[in-house]
Amino acid sequence: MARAEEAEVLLSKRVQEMVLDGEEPPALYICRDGEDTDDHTGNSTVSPIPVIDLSLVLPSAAPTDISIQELQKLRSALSSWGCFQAVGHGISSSVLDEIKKVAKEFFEQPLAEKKKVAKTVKEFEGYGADPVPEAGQPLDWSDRLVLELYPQDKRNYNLWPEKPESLRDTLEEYAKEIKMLTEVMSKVFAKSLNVDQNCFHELGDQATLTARFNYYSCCQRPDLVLGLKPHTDVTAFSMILQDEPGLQIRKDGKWFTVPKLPDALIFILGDYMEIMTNGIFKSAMHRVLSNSQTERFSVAMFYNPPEELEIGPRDDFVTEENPRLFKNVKDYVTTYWQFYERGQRAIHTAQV
Ligand SMILES: O=C(O)CCC(=O)C(=O)O
Ligand SMILES: [Fe+2]
Repeated sequence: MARAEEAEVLLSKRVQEMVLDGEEPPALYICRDGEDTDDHTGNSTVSPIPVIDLSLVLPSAAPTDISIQELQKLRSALSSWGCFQAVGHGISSSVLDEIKKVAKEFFEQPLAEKKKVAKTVKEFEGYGADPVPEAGQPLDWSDRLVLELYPQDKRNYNLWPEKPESLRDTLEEYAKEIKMLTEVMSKVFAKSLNVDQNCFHELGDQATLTARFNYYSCCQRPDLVLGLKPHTDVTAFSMILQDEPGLQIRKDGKWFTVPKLPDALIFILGDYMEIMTNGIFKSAMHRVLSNSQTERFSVAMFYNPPEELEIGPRDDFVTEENPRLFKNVKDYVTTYWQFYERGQRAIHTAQV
């Protein structure tokens, strides 16, 4: 069988099914040499991944010495790591617990129930796996459910699962809260850079928000597979809720595990934000490890400028000391996916 056909056959069977059937990872999933156990979280109990208290930097916060310091810390996190863990974001524990609960309940259902909202291997939205990667690229040891949320006319309610019954209302509520937070955060990011708060004006009403529920089954050979291959997101920024650790961020040639922090939202900047800030903010490379003992759930929300817009560096960030690094790009998403399927970054295609 040709490789692409073989991958399609594999992808039409979910990872969860293979695990239930007690199968070893097939060759197309193998991407590690069994020795790479690098994790530079270190033995210290304190992770170097920055934690930011958003209650100190939101536009409503009073400008005190502490809030100014927190804003500087945010800027530094986004310029060096391209990510941070956010606490004090204002979304209640009960809303966060509910969305994590429905994510878990959805994946715990029998396969037949989940397949009611299945996608084909070529589509993005629905239940399944990422589209088939190009030859030579490994498959991810995970299952996912992708749903478009905003603008509202992009919603395909026929792909919103009917079970668990609370999923629809819970997602609706979470989407609304995240949408409000994203609009505020675009302003906070601008504020941290000392520019007009509407600097990222594309990230307004027409911006798109997509949800991706991820399920990482246990794997008896976590030394051979990855839950998710190393990648940067195409987004302006992504917000991730995790139940267990497993997500790692690449910095200075090392992988750092994002620790479990109750109620924290993990913010990860994507390629669009790196382009808009002319490289001042970084798009963070990340991946997800497999685990032989614990399954893992996460809910990722992706926030993007509208696809039809041309996106380029803001004038504020193009100066004599910091010359223009990126062109204006249109439909960068398409280019991004072409490279993603080859296991490569696309951002060089936007460089001048
Ligand atoms: O599951 C996670 O923590 C990360 C998910 C992710 O990076 C993605 O869906 O792009
Ligand atoms: Fe990602």
